[in-house]
Amino acid sequence: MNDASLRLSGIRRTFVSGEEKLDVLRGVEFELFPGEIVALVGPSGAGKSTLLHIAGLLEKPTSGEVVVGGISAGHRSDRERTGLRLSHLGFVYQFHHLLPEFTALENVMVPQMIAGVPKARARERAMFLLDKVGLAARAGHRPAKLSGGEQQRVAIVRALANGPKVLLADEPTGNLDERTADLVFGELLHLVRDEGLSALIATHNPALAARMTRTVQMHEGRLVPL
Ligand SMILES: Nc1ncnc2c1ncn2[C@@H]1O[C@H](COP(=O)(O)OP(=O)(O)OP(=O)(O)O)[C@@H](O)[C@H]1O
Repeated sequence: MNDASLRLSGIRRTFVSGEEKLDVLRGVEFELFPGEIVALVGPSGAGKSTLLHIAGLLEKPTSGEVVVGGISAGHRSDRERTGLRLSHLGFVYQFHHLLPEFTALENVMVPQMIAGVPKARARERAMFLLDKVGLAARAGHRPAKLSGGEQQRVAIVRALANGPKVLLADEPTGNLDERTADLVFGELLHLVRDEGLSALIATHNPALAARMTRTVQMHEGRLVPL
């Protein structure tokens, strides 16, 4: 039996533009087990974001299989993939992508309401999570009134709002100064452990990679242990 939270097998991704063919991913094999927090490293342009988008069911691979929580995402309709993403996966980007016209609280409620969670329960869960990152008192503020670190904290708890099994993050603190990045990253790790998730996190920062369970590196289109 394979109880991986996320399994990628034989993942290939080729981008074609005109005569040009770019083989970015050339047969990625990867398993993420419950409780693991794995750093994804590699030079710029190596394919980390491409891989995270494929693992997050935001893009389809040219070939290969993505299995999330034991459910294979191949041959599923867009609707089914969206359902699987909403229930199993959380995504954090380098830039917060919060909805500017909504408050912090509403930003954390939105994905829950899309998933059909009743409003009162969505509000309660959002407040619980905002409180965990010290933002309960700022719940009514719009993103523009929050600092960069606070905005990113809201983006992180928004990704956790639906209780995903796996968190995928692409340079989640890459846009913050070193000290704030360090603090926010510590809170992210704490939340991931507290919520019992596993995570795959792309980073260029070796100090952050060292705080995770293990590191994998993109090398010539494949993942190798580091
Ligand atoms: N939609 C696309 N069409 C064509 N080429 C693409 C597309 N998306 C990504 N690429 C190319 O694929 C390669 C990998 O890009 P990707 O963003 O995955 O790298 P990365 O490792 O995340 O880089 P960085 O660390 O700079 O964020 C790059 O050469 C990029 O130009």
